[in-house]
Amino acid sequence: MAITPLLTVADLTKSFRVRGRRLYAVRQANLELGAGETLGVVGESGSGKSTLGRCILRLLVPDSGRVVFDGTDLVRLAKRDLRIRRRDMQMVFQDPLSALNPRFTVGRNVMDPLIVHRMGTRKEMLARVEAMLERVGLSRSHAQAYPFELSGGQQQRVMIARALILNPKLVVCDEPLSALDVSVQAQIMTLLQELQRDWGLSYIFISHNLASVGYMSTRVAVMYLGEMVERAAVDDLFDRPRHPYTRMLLDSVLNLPESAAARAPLVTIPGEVPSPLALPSGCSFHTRCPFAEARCRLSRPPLREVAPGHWAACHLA
Ligand SMILES: Nc1ncnc2c1ncn2[C@@H]1O[C@H](COP(=O)(O)OP(=O)(O)OP(=O)(O)O)[C@@H](O)[C@H]1O
Repeated sequence: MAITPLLTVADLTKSFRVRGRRLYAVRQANLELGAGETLGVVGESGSGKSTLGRCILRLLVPDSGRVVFDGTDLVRLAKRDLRIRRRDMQMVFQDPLSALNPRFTVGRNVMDPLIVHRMGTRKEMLARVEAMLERVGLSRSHAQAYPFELSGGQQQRVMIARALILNPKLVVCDEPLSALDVSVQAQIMTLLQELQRDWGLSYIFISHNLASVGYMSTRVAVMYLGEMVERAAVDDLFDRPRHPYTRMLLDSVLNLPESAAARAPLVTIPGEVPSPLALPSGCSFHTRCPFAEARCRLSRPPLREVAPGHWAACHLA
């Protein structure tokens, strides 16, 4: 019997109006996420990862497509009902300091979602906040501190505590490590994994760091110019990449000395990313692809299943 996924994204497209033209940030994205699973989303800067994450949480309204979360299509949900569903879906941002309110103490920042959703008396809320601070590796006394008084790693722990205080089912982690030192990155990854194991959380883990995506994810989706070009189980994708773009991304990291690869392998490959305002014809990767043929310039390859559970959008896959 097929298990119903917690999240299904179908044909999701989001564009912005930029200087009188349409910029397609995400084009017809599809994905599924099961309970307790982590889907890594990787790609170069500007490939549409954050826009996809924000559309999933309906912080942005997509142009078209469906985001079915726990049986409900969020795209069509009225604002009032959306507010209730939001309890189950949270986001951890790249820069905790700008996501937290600097005028509030850590305790008040973590308590904020409880206040918004009227979850008990002040005393009950404070008890929950203190227990959560301890759960994420801080102490109760951190509740009285202000965010700027904490280290980067501690601030990210506060952000995680705030995201988890309402017991969500899904957490979108948008570059949660990129502002942190390598040793602290490892601690935060371990914490996220422990919390996932204990509470059965599902993560969408957005990063341009292939090493951390490989470490955190069950499955991985690779994005290029707003398009999902490959999706597969993590080992399958790393061992047998089918899309030339994924192959080049992996090569670019493998060619770095190990220390540099661990630090922040901002995935980049040779050649310039075309402007999203003037997308190439056919396959959008053909301008940088060493294997491009005539048909790659003419027709856009659909994302198709090239091996069981392994999808790639390439004529040559
Ligand atoms: N509010 C907006 N208005 C106009 N264009 C936008 C807006 N948000 C994103 N974009 C554009 O959409 C595209 C995708 O951006 P997005 O931030 O989703 O990519 P990303 O992969 O998360 O990149 P990064 O890793 O740099 O955050 C980019 O070309 C970006 O400039």
